[in-house]
Amino acid sequence: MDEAGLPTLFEWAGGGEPLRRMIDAFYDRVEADPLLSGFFPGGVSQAHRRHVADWWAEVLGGPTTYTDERGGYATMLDHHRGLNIQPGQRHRFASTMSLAADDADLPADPEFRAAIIGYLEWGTRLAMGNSRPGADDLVEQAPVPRWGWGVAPPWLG
Ligand code: HEM
Repeated sequence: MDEAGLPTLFEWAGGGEPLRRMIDAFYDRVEADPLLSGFFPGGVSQAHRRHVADWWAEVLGGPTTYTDERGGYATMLDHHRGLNIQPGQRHRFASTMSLAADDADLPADPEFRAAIIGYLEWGTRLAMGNSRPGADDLVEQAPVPRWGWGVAPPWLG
């Protein structure tokens, strides 16, 4: 538990397996999406899916595999440099993950989904900024973020 007395978002999601299902559903949609598929020529590899699922698990309060084995924030940053993500692509990315959470039967309570969408809105805007060609003002080192429930935690009685 990261927030006093509350399960982490990772625990609430049901652990790593449901998150991997969400990421798989997401990239299946991305591969068929005219706005997003061009980022992944040849399709989205199993390794990429696994790495991004590890990132999400860590952000939501689960195991720190991405930091321990993948190089953490700096590796994630490197992957977005120069991608030149446009606003319409950012929006499609975020809204597609919301659909993928439905595909994967993640908990659908408003509190959990609001927390996920909050992270997506934040993360995709950072990714878009980090992807500007030639950007020389990026935050180069930071911890992998840990996201929480924010202002709307679950009502546990
Ligand atoms: C919440 C927002 C986002 C998160 C959490 C995220 C997460 C990640 C992570 C962790 C990686 C590296 C995987 C590895 O270690 O192998 C990655 C790579 C990548 N991301 Fe994102 N990303 C986000 C937003 C975006 C957006 C908005 C786009 C494009 C529309 C995008 C496109 C890509 C691409 C193309 C790669 C692979 C680049 C390469 O292999 O060279 N990401 N992402």
